Amino acid sequence: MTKLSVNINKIATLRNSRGGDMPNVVQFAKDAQQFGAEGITIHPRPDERHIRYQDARDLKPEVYTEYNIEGNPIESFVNLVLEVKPTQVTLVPDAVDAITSNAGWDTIKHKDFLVDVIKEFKRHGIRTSIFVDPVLKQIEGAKNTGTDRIELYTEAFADQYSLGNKDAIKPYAECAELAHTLGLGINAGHDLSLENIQFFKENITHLLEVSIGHALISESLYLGVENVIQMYLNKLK
Ligand SMILES: CC(=O)[C@@H](O)[C@H](O)COP(=O)(O)O
Ligand SMILES: NCC(=O)COP(=O)(O)O
Repeated sequence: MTKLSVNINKIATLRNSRGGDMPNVVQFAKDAQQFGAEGITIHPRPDERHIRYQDARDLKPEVYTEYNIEGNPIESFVNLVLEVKPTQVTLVPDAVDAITSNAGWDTIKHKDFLVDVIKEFKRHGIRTSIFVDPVLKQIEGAKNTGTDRIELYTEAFADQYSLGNKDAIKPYAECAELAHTLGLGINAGHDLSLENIQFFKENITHLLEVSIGHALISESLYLGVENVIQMYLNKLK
């Protein structure tokens, strides 16, 4: 079974555009779960331009599904995650000024750093996942960090799929097989959408979780949030 984790960064972006509290991100998370979301994902960035550190704290008592916090493990992020204690932390190597995530970890070059930070999260009972490109040696490197899971960075797949290149799934399928053989859990995310999710799911065995935000919120403008969440759940069956 593949769980749908709804990334609510975009709800915070909309709220912040007016400086008030509309839409309310905690209420949105509660509603998304009511509508069938099996997890809530947030990705607080150091400039807090969408989800803020305080949102991460406010969401904690209301997220009764899987709570996934993503981000670059700079000191303030590590402290936040250790305070909030989500179900899962997903480590993403994004630069402070990145518009959105744009690369996976070099798990070989950053092995020692990842080993230390992953050990710390696991010591506090928080499941770990690391964001990686679909490259076999990076999956082997991920195994050596001690992480519980990987999150396959799906932007390249999404781009190519939209151009009709279905072969773009191949490196993802190979990496998922290797990860499973190595005992790593498999998550995926970035630019997944109603258009590409079913094909991705059908071709990636052992896919435990997808986190989806940008497309899901955009699709909801036309189709409604409850309806869109149900559409994803149907495609992930
Ligand atoms: C890791 C990943 O792919 C997502 O968390 C994505 O980075 C969402 O972040 P933004 O909402 O800031 O684009
Ligand atoms: N980890 C990926 C995520 O949370 C959502 O990415 P996107 O759907 O906003 O591209």
